[in-house]
Amino acid sequence: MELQLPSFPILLSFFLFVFMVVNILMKRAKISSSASKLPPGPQKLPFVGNMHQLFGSLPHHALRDLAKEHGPFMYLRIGQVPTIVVSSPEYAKEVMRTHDVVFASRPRLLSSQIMLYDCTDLAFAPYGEYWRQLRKICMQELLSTARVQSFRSIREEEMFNLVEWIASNVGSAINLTEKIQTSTYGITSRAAFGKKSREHGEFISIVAEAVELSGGFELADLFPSFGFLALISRARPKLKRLQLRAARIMENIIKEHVEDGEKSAEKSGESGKEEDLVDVLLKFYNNGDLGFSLTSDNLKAVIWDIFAAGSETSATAVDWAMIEMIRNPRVMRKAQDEVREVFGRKGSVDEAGLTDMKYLKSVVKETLRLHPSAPLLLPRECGEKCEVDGYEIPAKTRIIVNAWAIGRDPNYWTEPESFIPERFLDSSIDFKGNNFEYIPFGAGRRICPGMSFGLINVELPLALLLYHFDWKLPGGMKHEDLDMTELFGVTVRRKEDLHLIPIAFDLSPLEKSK
Ligand code: HEM
Repeated sequence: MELQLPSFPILLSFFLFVFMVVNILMKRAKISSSASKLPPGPQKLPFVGNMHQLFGSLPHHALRDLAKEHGPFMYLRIGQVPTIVVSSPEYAKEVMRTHDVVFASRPRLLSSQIMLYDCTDLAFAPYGEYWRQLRKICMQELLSTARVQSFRSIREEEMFNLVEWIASNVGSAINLTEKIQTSTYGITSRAAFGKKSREHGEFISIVAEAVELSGGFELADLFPSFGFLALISRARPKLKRLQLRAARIMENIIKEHVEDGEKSAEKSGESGKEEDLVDVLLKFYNNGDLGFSLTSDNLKAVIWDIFAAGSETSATAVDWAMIEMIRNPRVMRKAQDEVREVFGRKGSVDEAGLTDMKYLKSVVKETLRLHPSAPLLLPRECGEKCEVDGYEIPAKTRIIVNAWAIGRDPNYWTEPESFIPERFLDSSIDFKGNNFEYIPFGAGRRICPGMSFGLINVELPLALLLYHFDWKLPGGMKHEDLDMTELFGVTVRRKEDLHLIPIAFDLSPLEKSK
């Protein structure tokens, strides 16, 4: 009997069918064997466009909503990027203390590659020897308590100018957001460069634009294996242009410092002027003697960090504090009473008085709880395969810590959505990264090195604004009408600028200091 072989199309269909079944079975096996190890969460978050379309709302809000469904240690795949979102103090502690070394790196984002000279600043440098050396310089030389103290007269002078300007506008509506920003950038600029650069205004606007482009959810960042996306990204030419403009300004600043240094060397002596941050950095410029040398690109990356991280964060915090106090007149009155009592008793308005202002300090803490300047901190990256709470975290997984959601966790905070500075009055909770329910400056190895510089730049302007003036909203606007919509970037500020009418309370210290 002759055996009849099936025809070619039938054979092909059969093999295809077998291939598909085997494939499906293998995939299921793969998923089930790894799913039991990976934390729970929607396995894939389809990427459909820009960040707002991706999340449907602001990322820190949307990620909190997702975490309510999937838990505080949630696994997402955003585009191609495996991502863990941490939304509870317990898991924050796992990531930033127990396994801090493993999670101490940063992902290489398109914006930091372009703006920060291939991530050679401090904030986006990968964890390793270069970062360690730079961090040491920052902690010991650039942002030490003594250095921050040495800029006291700069702060007081800039603040005096701000108050004087407001005093000349009492009774009229002013854009307080803008003025606070200019003054804060003024302080950082003078501390970093010795003076405001000629292009001060331009530098501020470059930073503001770059911050908006640096949210970390750029298409190219979410599909890293498609290298061409980085080349065709719409953000790329914008970032390139910003980088060139910023480079020109920073090169001028460096050049002036080098020339000044040469002139004072020629006179073989001290220049007599207070050392600024660029002077300190220049000691490491192409200088092997100190065991660590910085190129001119490295210098620019670090200068950018200080100027951007140092100003935007503090200015945003002052803005949120003023908005919350306008919305909560009881808090505003109590803070004013304290500030007026302390400064009134001292007979002058100065930085030393701030230590006595317990309530004002609680206002600042409460502001940073509800409005951490960087609600998702800065992204981290898992350096090597690691196990957390029985879950396996593969190397290169991106870690997002939702500090904003943690600061509003009802398991830790009563009335978490309300602005109640009193909660900090008799509490030992501080900013230093030991209380994982409160991490506006982050925690662990990557904790913000500019904390004391930042805090003084928030407390001093607030004390002065509250001491010298009463404040009201323009055009009969009620505080309930204030639009609290946020604008997302590396830092999150309010979408609308704050316009207020200052009413003079006591301007006599201004007269005395003239
Ligand atoms: C209210 C003011 C400030 C707030 C709320 C703030 C917040 C933060 C946060 C959340 C981080 C990320 C921490 C982490 O990943 O765990 C950070 C890092 C950083 N901050 Fe600040 N910051 C402030 C002021 C400053 C100032 C004044 C400077 C410098 C002049 C500064 C320089 C930096 C740098 C360089 C990093 C990166 C550190 C690293 O990766 O090693 N910050 N900051």
